[in-house]
Amino acid sequence: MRAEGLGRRLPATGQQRARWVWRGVDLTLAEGESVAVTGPSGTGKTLLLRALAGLDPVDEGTVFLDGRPQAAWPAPLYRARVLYVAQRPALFDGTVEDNLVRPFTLGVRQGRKGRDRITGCIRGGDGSPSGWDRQRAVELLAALGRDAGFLQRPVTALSGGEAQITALVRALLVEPAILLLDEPTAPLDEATARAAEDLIARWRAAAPGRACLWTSHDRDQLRRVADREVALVPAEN
Ligand SMILES: Nc1ncnc2c1ncn2[C@@H]1O[C@H](COP(=O)(O)OP(=O)(O)OP(=O)(O)O)[C@@H](O)[C@H]1O
Repeated sequence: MRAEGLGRRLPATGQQRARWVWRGVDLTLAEGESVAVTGPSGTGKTLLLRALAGLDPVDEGTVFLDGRPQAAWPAPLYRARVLYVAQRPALFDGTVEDNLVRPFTLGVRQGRKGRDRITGCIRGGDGSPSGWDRQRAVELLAALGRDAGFLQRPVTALSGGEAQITALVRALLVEPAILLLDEPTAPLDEATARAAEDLIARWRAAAPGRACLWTSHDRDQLRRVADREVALVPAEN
């Protein structure tokens, strides 16, 4: 993934004039890399990761994936390949399992032999959404200290850490090419955070080319998980 000359401008509000958050951001995430994006609170790390994920607009510049501009990708396909894990997970009402199955009902999955394709909402022989692997979900949850019964928990009754576990497992099940991790372990206790780091490392090692961007205010964590660091510099206004 490559970003060239990215800029994000926030409109004027009652109290504040319109302003650039960042400008002229050039970033390359090579295949297989893990890169830390650093900067003090409010520098715009979240806005940058969301822009790279195609969830937020940019006002200048272009993001390329496999040499192709983001705008030229079908959005669902792009989002299955480049997946953003938010600081505050967005879950919808239902059980943990409902949330984990959801991406597999949206009609996008990765094709074999490196060729992506969009499918309809295919159902497997047992009537389940194609690509949904419940056993794999149970394994990932177990690695984060949760048993299979966790799948039936309503998300409204989850703690912040449990919601983040759900969001992380959901992201890993999709097996994206790129993970954009926005303080992904902030709500987790130390042991679970380390387990999450291990899972992400295993996801990266499981296929060539998988890469990730991390933000975190935990310098020790960034030293453990990132190959290099990119410091985000606020724009002059
Ligand atoms: N939707 C929005 N509308 C207006 N301003 C926003 C919006 N989202 C973020 N901002 C502002 O943009 C700036 C950058 O926010 P962002 O959340 O990207 O920072 P960050 O570097 O991720 O911070 P932190 O390290 O605290 O998570 C902040 O000043 C924030 O108030």
